[in-house]
Formats: sequence, C-alpha cells, structure tokens
Amino acid sequence: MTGRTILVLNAGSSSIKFQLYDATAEGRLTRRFKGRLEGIGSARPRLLAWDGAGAVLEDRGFRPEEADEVEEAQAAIGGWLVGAMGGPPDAIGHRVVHGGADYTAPVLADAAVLAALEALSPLAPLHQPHNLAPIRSILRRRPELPQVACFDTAFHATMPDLARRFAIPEALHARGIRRYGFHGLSYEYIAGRLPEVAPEIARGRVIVAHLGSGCSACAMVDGRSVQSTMGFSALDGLPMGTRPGQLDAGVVLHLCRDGMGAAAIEHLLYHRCGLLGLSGISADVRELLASPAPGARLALDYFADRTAQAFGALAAAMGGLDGIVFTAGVGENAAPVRAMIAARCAWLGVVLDEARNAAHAPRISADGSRLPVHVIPTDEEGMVARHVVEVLRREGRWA
Ligand SMILES: Nc1ncnc2c1ncn2[C@@H]1O[C@H](COP(=O)(O)OP(=O)(O)O)[C@@H](O)[C@H]1O
Ligand SMILES: CC(=O)OP(=O)(O)O
Ligand SMILES: [Mg+2]
Repeated sequence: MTGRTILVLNAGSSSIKFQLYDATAEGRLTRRFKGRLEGIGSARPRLLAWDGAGAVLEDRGFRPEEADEVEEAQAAIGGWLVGAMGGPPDAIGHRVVHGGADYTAPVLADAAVLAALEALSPLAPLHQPHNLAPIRSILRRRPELPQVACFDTAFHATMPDLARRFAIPEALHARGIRRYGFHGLSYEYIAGRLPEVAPEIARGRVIVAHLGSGCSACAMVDGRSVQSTMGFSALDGLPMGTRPGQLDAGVVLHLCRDGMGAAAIEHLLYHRCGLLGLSGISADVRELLASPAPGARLALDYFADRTAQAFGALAAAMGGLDGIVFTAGVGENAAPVRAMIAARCAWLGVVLDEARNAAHAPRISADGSRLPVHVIPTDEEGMVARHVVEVLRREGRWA
C-alpha cells in the first residue's frame, strides 16, 4: 500500500464533523485536517477547521438559511472539502448510526448494503438519512471509490441477551424490536484509550458517559459493552439536546389518541424535547449555563438527575463500579455539569477535585475519591479511519 488519503464524515444531529487522514504503506494514520460545521438549524451555523498541528484553517459563520437543514449544510461543506483536499480522497469512511441486527462490523458500502441501511432510516430519522445521503451520491458519481460504513450499534453487539430485551412478546423481539445501543464508535475509541490513560480501571467495570447533542451511557466490563442506556432508536435513555430520553410510552399513546399524527410526534420527540423543551431557551449547554432563567436551571437539574440515576442502574447491571469516564461535547467541556452529576453520585464514592474538574484534567476525581473519574476526549472519526484501513486490507482492496 502506498500513501493514501482517507476522508471521514460524521453527520451528527446538530453538526457534521470531518477529518482527512494520510495513511502510510503500513496503514499508519496521520491527520491532515479536521473540522466541523456546527449549529445546523440554529441562528449561528459555523464552519471550523484545523490543520494537523492544530492551527486554525477556517472559522466562518453561515447565514441560518444556508444551513438550516443537514442537506444544505452537507452541500456547503462539500465545496469547502474539495478545495481543502486538493484532489479526491482514496477512500471515504462514514459513521452510520444504525446497523440493525445484520451489520455488527464495518462493511464496504455497495448498492445492496445501502438499500439495507436505508430500510433502517425510520429507526434513526435524525441521523440515518444524513449518514447515507453522501454514500448514495458518491456511489452514483464515483462508483470505484471505496466507501466504508461504520456503525454506532456495532460495539454493543457484545451485550448479553437480557440487556437487549424489552418486556414485549417474543414475536416482536424476533422482528428486531430490541435494544441496540448507539455511540458505539465513541465507546470503541474510549475502550482503546483506557489501557493507556486509565490502566487501573481498563479491565474493570466502567461507566462511559457520552454526553453531546445526543447522550448515552455505556456499562463496560473489560472494554466490552454489557449495557447501554440507548435502546431501539436514538431517543431512549438520558435526556439530550432536543430529545427527551426515557419517556413513558403512555405519553406517546396519549398524544396519538389526542389527534397528533406520527410525523408531528416524531418532530416533537426528535426536535423539541430534551434540554430545549425543558428550558424553552436552548439545546446548547453553553447557553443554558450562561442563562439566569429558571428554565435553564430546571433543564440542567433534570439532566444531572436522570444521568446520575442511569449511572446507578448501570452500576447495578455490572454488580459494582470501578470508574467513570466523561466524553463528547458536554462531557469533555462542561465542568459545572460534570460537577452536578458527580454530586449526585457521592453515594457511589465519587469526590471531584474542583480545580482538576475546572481544568478538564484527564483525572478529575480527588485523590481520596473511592471511584476514579476521568475525562477522555473522544474521536469517532479517528475510529472510522482505522476501520477503513482494516476493511480495505481485509477485502484485498488495499495491499
Ligand atoms: N465549552 C462548552 N461548554 C459546555 N457545553 C459545551 C461546550 N462545548 C460544547 N458543548 C456542548 O456539546 C454539544 C455538542 O456535543 P457534540 O458531542 O459535539 O455533539 P454532536 O456530535 O452530537 O453534534 C453542544 O450542543 C453543547 O451543548
Ligand atoms: C446516536 C446519536 O444520538 O448521535 P449524536 O450524538 O451524534 O446525535
Ligand atoms: Mg455526536
């Protein structure tokens, strides 16, 4: 294999993240640039990019109407990427949120794979169509360019049968109505980092909290997923920016009987609930932390309460707990939110060191804390790039 470039695309719910890697003949990866278009659908969409050394390459605001939908935002950064890459990449890796029951490992995306993944779009309407749109258009224009789909659900394939179940009839379970779990590329990356940055807990029972626009927590034993707060869709579990998290199914029935149609309920649950719905102000934790409004406080209190309760449930699922890891946008950057969650976990033996927490130190727990608490920046795109090399070598596409 000679030197090649890999473009990675990660379309989240409020942002599109991208990275360009150089892959050496041995498969070693060096990041040439990374960036994101954030604030899609907000008043201030913004494109940010940095080169491999961390110097700013781009910092550009967009008018809200230029990026109020993910498709427009993808078109806007598509042009920027073509210029920045200076030529087409040799392969593209995509984060794809839902792999369903069949895709439990990264795959080369051809027309048949794409069709199977499109059938899963109703299960992740905020993500899956946006993950698949670039695969489809590149397959059409450049069918020879290898594209690898990497799944958020795949890391959770190790969950025991009990952890995959809902208390519903077997026939529905057999139809695939079960817990899948998401944010798996992030958890896989963190599992790989634990032996280096937190060797004392890497083989133990760890809760990893991926708190971003979408939020979930994973119970990991020896680096493998045994339980996730997210279930069948990316709606369940912890409260999120615009999604409610765990919600009595009776609420949905009630709205339905009250005359609200499926499309309106879907819009409500994916776009108007969570921190935004509770606060009436914003889905963005930065804005909520800066706001004196009671709604902002209510939203953050609810978020911290439900997250700490989920930690208790995940600890019970593992029969104990050896450490906690915070990651993703909120988990890596919002020290006051980490402190609110940690205060509710004092009974588990969590004591934070205020100065370390404020500095986002790698270990934010106090020296006397029974449980170590770490902050580990995630890298979903880096994980995708590694899978691209593995898959293309395995398939004989890259010698
Ligand atoms: N400095 C910060 N302080 C508090 N919250 C932050 C900060 N930076 C980012 N966030 C939060 O992280 C969220 C985005 O997380 P991220 O993991 O990038 O989301 P996604 O990939 O799902 O779009 C933002 O909506 C914001 O609430
Ligand atoms: C699955 C999910 O919620 O992803 P994101 O956090 O990128 O919205
Ligand atoms: Mg994300």
